Amino acid sequence: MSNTQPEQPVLRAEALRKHFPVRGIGTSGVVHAVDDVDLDLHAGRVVALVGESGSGKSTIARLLAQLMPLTAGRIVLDGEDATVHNRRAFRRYVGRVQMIFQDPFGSINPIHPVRYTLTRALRIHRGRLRGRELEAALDELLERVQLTPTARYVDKYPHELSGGQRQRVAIARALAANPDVLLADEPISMLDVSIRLGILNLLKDLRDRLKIAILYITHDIASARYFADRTMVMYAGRIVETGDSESVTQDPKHPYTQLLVRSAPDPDDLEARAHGARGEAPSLVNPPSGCRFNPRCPFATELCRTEVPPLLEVGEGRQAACWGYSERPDRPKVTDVLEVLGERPGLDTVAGAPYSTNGGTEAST
Ligand SMILES: Nc1ncnc2c1ncn2[C@@H]1O[C@H](COP(=O)(O)OP(=O)(O)OP(=O)(O)O)[C@@H](O)[C@H]1O
Repeated sequence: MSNTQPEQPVLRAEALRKHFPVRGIGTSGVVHAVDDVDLDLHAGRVVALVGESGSGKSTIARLLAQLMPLTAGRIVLDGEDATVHNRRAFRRYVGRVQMIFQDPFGSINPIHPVRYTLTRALRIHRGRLRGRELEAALDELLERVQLTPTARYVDKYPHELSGGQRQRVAIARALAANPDVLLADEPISMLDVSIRLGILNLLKDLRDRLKIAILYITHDIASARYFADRTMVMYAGRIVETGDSESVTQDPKHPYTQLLVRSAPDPDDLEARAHGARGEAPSLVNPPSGCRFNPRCPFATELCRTEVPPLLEVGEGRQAACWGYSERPDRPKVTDVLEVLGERPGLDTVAGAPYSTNGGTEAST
């Protein structure tokens, strides 16, 4: 672990951009998957990145993991440019920044027992451990992810484990690096609802005890409220709102966040719920000009259709990229989407289970 000052982020992304070239028959263009995203991750804090399918969340995780090159922007680790340009730098980087994937079935090699998977990770990151030293390290990793008694799990094959247990092994493998940052891309969305809370509570424990900085990617804003200190809402490749999770989910400012909260728990169901079927998620090959949400926004004006709104202060530590919060005389009059679209289920209606903030039973695996 590094001695990062609390006010200095461990990992910082500056003006991240990723455009994917696409070629079809007779067409070519670029997918504007991520545009101008700034993001800070602090030791012992969780940031949730929330948005519907295709908004660019996974692309951000893969950029931060440096699994693919940036189109533009910079990645800064402990205040220093950490954009990797060669294999050695990448190896150093993955010793600090580890990723957990959505699918614990796909991310762990099915032909090897847990012992092999974890030993390999330990050897990559901590050198050639052997004998007692290796057994102690394996024990410690399994204990950290609460797979105890460890002897029951260490020689199991992935097919002998439940989805939740497999995700715990994937987390243990990430911990073998002693990382400062975990990038968790939808780590619970493929798991049975009954075991999701257990995995989130495990990640909370790692945040608190190991002071790991966590990026938690999800399309489920209720789980962001339960788990994350801060929440960033993404729409069509851009960040549209940021702030502490409680305020963002209880008093959303951006019309998109308002819709997301009202349509929780499944934002991908947003169109069906947003009465009037105000269009679909925009093409990212030809994104709408101005605010990318404008074709679906009940408040949009000419200003929204022509100029990209910057992230504006909308409260303490809170920002929203919506012209409605600007001083512009031609700004739209933003109220609450509920007033325009009618009553929808609010977050409170759905947040009680399984992400109750005051307790909730933890399933062990
Ligand atoms: N390798 C690629 N080549 C071309 N386009 C891509 C590539 N990877 C992602 N995209 C596009 O970039 C956009 C953002 O995708 P991304 O997977 O980051 O979204 P997401 O919010 O993580 O969605 P989901 O929740 O479904 O994973 C999508 O339009 C997607 O089709």
